[in-house]
Amino acid sequence: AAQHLRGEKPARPSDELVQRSSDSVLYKQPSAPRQFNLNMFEIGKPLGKGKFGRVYLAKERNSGFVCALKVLHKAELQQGKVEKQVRREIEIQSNLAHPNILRLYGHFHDSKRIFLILEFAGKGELYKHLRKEQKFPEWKAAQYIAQMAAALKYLHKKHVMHRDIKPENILVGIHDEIKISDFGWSVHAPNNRRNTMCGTLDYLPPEMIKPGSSENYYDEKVDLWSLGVLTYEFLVGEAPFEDTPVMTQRRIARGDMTIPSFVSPEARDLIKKLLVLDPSKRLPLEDVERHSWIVKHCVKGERSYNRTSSSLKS
Ligand SMILES: CCc1cccc(CC)c1NC(=O)n1cc2c(c1)/C(=N\C(=O)c1ccc(N3CCN(C)CC3)cc1)N=N2
Repeated sequence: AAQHLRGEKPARPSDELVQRSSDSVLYKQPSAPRQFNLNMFEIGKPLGKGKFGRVYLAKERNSGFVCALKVLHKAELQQGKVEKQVRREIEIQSNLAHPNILRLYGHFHDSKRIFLILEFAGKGELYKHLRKEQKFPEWKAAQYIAQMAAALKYLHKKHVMHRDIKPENILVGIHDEIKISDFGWSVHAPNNRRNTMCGTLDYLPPEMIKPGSSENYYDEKVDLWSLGVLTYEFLVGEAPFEDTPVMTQRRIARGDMTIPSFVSPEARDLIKKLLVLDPSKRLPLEDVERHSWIVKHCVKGERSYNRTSSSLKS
């Protein structure tokens, strides 16, 4: 499937892609060109596809560096009227470096396509893990939320806000760390994602859906609301205001949600402190990170580190 990209013989199956170097290779070597082109990469298996693009496993030939190559077709971006947004996202993403934000190492284009050189997230889409497991155990949800809070703190410090942090835009690395992989323009094919309407609505805070409030007003406190929605969805398996689009809007505007009794009191406390209608009253990220539910599951002690399901049962 990938060789049509290069119009050449398929890579030999024995060509297993090995990570011989850290991402510093792409930057540190003085001779490393800042200019990339398709011939520099050996294309591996397709990893996924979205409305505006496909992503392939790829290896940078001379360093052996493994990455993910995302291919966007200019014509489709034009049709979708998202080129400017893509340029802005590339500009923002290229300047971010955080373990819980998917790296964009570089980009290049040919006459028809734009190529993004992205960090490879070895465990794929968080959305699929959540659907498969239905919901996450509290210790796993707390670790993921702690990582999201750290990523959001980093983004807010750089005055980047409102990353579209629904599960569809989060990938999982090989050490089970999560990575905001937020290219807002790319909407996945409807069959393997919530359809656009619901997905978008579920995570929007009241200040963005209330009629009359200027839609494009939002400050970084919208992320605190979305973090609350994400916490709820990790623990319950569905979003707190999930309903028909009209009802979802109404329930968000009223903060009308119920937290099932199986959710622990600490987790319930955090959710209620994030899903607050008044943005100024939402729990700041510093307080999220030291919230009792997070500390209980993410304390650096070896107990929570080498936690396995067997020890959980004991
Ligand atoms: C073009 C695709 C797209 C459209 C829209 C939004 C997004 C971001 C989520 C994306 N993906 C994107 O940009 N992506 C950037 C990426 C990326 C996607 C990725 N990995 C994977 O997609 C992936 C999928 C499955 C996988 N396996 C599944 C089966 N398991 C047994 C073994 C592991 C392992 C990795 N690494 N960097």
